[in-house]
Amino acid sequence: MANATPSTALPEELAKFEAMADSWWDPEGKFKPLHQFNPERLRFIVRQAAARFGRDETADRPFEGLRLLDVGCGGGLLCEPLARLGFSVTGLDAAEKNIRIASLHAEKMGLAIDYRCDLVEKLAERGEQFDVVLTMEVVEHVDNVDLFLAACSHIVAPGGLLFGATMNRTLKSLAMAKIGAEYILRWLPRGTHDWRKFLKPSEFVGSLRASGLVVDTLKGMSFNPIAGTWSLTDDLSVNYLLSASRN
Ligand SMILES: C[S@@+](CC[C@H](N)C(=O)[O-])C[C@H]1O[C@@H](n2cnc3c(N)ncnc32)[C@H](O)[C@@H]1O
Ligand SMILES: [Mg+2]
Repeated sequence: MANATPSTALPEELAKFEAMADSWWDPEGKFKPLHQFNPERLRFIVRQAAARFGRDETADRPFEGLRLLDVGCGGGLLCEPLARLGFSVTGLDAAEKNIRIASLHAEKMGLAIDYRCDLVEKLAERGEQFDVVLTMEVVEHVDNVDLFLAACSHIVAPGGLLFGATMNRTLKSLAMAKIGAEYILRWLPRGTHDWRKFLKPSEFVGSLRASGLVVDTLKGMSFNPIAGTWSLTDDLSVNYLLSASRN
């Protein structure tokens, strides 16, 4: 049989992102929510990584010498600030156009980021390893999510960290992240998300554990409509993020 190995790429999902790719770096555009929660999720990543690797997060480039892979990097909203903090960054996305936009933007910013259009399961097959692996707001867009998370986990080097983020599958997330964000607030184009593909924290954690990772931190992220900012909370019912480690 051709195609005996399942892939994590869903062609219709990739087409959606390619159609929006020109707006990756527009803070008021179709990716506005990602721009809005970028500072808070970056602080989370920096804090956990500094603690794990014994780095001083107030230093200029605290993460010099560490390799980071951003799986499903899109336009590179996380790759760029993390490269500035000293990580040697590889950005991976299954959509060709995202990689083109991300590469052009990094070049304009004078940042050396290794962008690749590839699949994480291929990197895992080749035995590549990274000190830090991110997969933020991606799992709800992939096929074969267990295979995807297993591949993400296997490329975490011993002693390394994985960060993940997605949306929970609850009635509240159906009301807020799907109907609210797409139909009422119009934060996202209609059809951006399929609520059935949202992942419960127990499912996310279970998948990582099955691949030998230990989940260290699990936090919710909530929007404050008055301040217009996102912050970490203990409420996991809509958006959440986690960090896990390989010991
Ligand atoms: C919502 S965006 C998140 C972008 C980025 N991680 C961020 O949070 O700013 C989801 C990204 O995942 C990518 N993607 C979807 N399926 C993928 C797969 N199987 N492997 C790698 N990337 C994938 C899409 O092309 C898109 O760029
Ligand atoms: Mg999403």
